[in-house]
Amino acid sequence: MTSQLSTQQCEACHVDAPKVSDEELQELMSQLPDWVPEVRDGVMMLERVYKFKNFKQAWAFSNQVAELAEAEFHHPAITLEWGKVTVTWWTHAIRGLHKNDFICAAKTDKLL
Ligand SMILES: C[C@H](O)[C@H](O)[C@H]1CNC2=NC(N)=NC(=O)C2=N1
Repeated sequence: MTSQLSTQQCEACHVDAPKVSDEELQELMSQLPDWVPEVRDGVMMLERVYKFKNFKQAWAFSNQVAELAEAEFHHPAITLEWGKVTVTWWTHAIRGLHKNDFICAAKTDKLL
């Protein structure tokens, strides 16, 4: 039984790091029911939209996500709007999804 995604640490990713396989993708997505895989310009990403009561709460959450990214040295796209934050994780170095992206998605959910 692999330990909870949110308790794992990201590893340094490099250009020849392995993308997750289709089987791993299915298994990992099952642990992240609120996230959806998106393909943009041929790059597979993980995305979730978080809703908030106002801009200030959305802004505070996006700051927490930024802190998480720095702590893991793995960085998402964060779109901040009134009452809404969209977080998108993928690994730039491999133009796709790495285990790190799933760990960070799970850690993002823990910020709530
Ligand atoms: C120079 C390079 O951007 C760094 O090694 C790190 C920083 N954060 C990163 N974040 C993400 N999502 N993917 C990367 O490949 C990545 N690389």
